[in-house]
Amino acid sequence: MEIATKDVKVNLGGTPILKGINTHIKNKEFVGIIGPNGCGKSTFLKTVYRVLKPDNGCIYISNQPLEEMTYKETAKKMAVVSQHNYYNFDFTVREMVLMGRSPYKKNMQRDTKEDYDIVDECLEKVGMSSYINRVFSSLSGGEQQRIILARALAQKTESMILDEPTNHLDIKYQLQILDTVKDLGITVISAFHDLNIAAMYCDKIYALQAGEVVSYGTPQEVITTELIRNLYEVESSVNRNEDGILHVIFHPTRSKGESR
Ligand SMILES: Nc1ncnc2c1ncn2[C@@H]1O[C@H](COP(=O)(O)OP(=O)(O)OP(=O)(O)O)[C@@H](O)[C@H]1O
Repeated sequence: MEIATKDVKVNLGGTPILKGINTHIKNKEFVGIIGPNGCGKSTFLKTVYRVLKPDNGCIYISNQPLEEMTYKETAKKMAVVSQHNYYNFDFTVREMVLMGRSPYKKNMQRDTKEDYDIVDECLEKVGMSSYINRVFSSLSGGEQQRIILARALAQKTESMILDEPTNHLDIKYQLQILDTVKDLGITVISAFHDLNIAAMYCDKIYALQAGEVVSYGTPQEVITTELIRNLYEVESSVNRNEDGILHVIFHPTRSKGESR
């Protein structure tokens, strides 16, 4: 499934936050969005997953304008894992993951055996089967994030939007979540702060700065010493290991000899 944005502009509180974003994410591509705090990554993703409405421009899913689709249709095509998951109700893990099936249901339609089987399968994929009867709000931040991924998996969509999905996770689960999503072989757009992780998973990367795309290409093309200096005002060395995997080493910001 392709996702494209054409000249997407978003103003928030009277300030232009996105200033005309053009993107083209091909079928089954894993695409990263990088850039400094406040550059507009979340705003862009929220616009793609319809929490925000663009003030200008259009978003297309497989050439169909998003605004022509119902929210239910969109939810059958696109699942979201974001970094903010606040729930005030005491849902169990099973109930949380079952919510992923709601786009496929009519009003008041009961859950089926297929729904329960999908919940079991998705919890197993994120290594959380034994938590099925726990109350969601009693889980740690990282455990909650894995349940939110299971809910997204239960939506059985052809694309997934990830807004810094590994925020709460230790390195094992960061890699597990991204491996799980990568193995789905679906279209993915994900915001990243960690450039090394972005380089490991992304086919293509868009770099944003102050609401504009300043670089686009493969991780090797985009993640360079110059770009890191321009975006983050940090000096770095960008190397490639013998497997061709790119890795960034950041240099201390204090000058040599400076006292701690
Ligand atoms: N409702 C709002 N009203 C005014 N400004 C807003 C609003 N929501 C977000 N912004 C501003 O829009 C800018 C972009 O925010 P956004 O969350 O998209 O950045 P980001 O790149 O995801 O940042 P981070 O890496 O810190 O998560 C920020 O300067 C933020 O303060």
